[in-house]
Amino acid sequence: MTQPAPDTPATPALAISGLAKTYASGVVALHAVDLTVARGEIFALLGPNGAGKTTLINAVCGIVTPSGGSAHALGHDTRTDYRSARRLIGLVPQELHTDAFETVLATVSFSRKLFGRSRDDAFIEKLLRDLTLWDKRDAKIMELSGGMKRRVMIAKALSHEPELLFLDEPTAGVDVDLRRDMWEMVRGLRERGVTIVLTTHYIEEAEEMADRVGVIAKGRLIIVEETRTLMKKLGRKTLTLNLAQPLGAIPEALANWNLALAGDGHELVYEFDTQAEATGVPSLLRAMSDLDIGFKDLNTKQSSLEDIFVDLVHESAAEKHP
Ligand SMILES: Nc1ncnc2c1ncn2[C@@H]1O[C@H](COP(=O)(O)OP(=O)(O)OP(=O)(O)O)[C@@H](O)[C@H]1O
Repeated sequence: MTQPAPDTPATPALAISGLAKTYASGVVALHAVDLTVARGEIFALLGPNGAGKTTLINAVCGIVTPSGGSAHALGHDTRTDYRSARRLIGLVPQELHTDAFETVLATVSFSRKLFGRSRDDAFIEKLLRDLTLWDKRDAKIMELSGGMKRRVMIAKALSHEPELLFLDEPTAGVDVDLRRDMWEMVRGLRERGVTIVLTTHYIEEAEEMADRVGVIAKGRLIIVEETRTLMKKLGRKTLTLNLAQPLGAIPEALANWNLALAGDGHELVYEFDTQAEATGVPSLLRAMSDLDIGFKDLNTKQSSLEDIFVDLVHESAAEKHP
């Protein structure tokens, strides 16, 4: 892929092309992933356990060596121009690993230096205050609670004022306060034009924060959509009616509704969009009553993230092998 010159406004924050990773064990964690994230965007990578989210982030940040393809951070090749790329990147990893014997202030100040930034005590103080770590600045990392350690990881990732921030499952296992602070921080960073790529299992998080969502499954980026569009898909519900008498086929008069028969004709299944102005449920029930189709019971089910994944995986498989 041809890259615009580094650090011009046209340069995407992140440009990934054919990025692949096969671990030594033979596990193919990433199959030639392509992805471009614009500057200032908040992009959520959504996917089930083991989908390849962490591998993708780690391959961009130089923690995992890709087996193929390339990644550019603000125009800098993350392999051939690693140092320039890495100093523009902040990473809050999923696992906490930081020097247990160092103090909070020392470890965060050191991180800034590590990425070539000149000392700025006022900046570090503000950062620690924003993350409610200032009172703990002289505490050793090992003396901190899990939540505080996570705050330290965030402070470290932001210490060198990165332009592209990766948050790997930022809210997994954190308390309500930290979750709220985290989102406030993300909003603040966005206002300053920082690009954010985060991974999550929670669709609500993506919905609230992200401009676009990428769904990753089995190492393939199977869909990249504006969050609004994906939420529309998520807004589907199914109504299942247990019929009094089985039907052999869907009557012609009900052709306007998106219906399917299940359970040997004993169940009529209607899939509808909960976000549409009219769901079509009352009119369907009226039409059934006109046709004398009775039902014994009914239930509704909201499509879950799991269903969406399954649907998307099937759709993408069908596109490839029609
Ligand atoms: N160091 C490793 N060696 C071998 N296989 C690995 C290694 N790290 C990850 N994997 C495998 O690669 C695949 C992708 O893992 P990855 O951690 O990237 O997924 P993930 O989407 O981040 O999952 P989670 O949501 O559980 O964090 C999985 O099958 C995992 O077992």
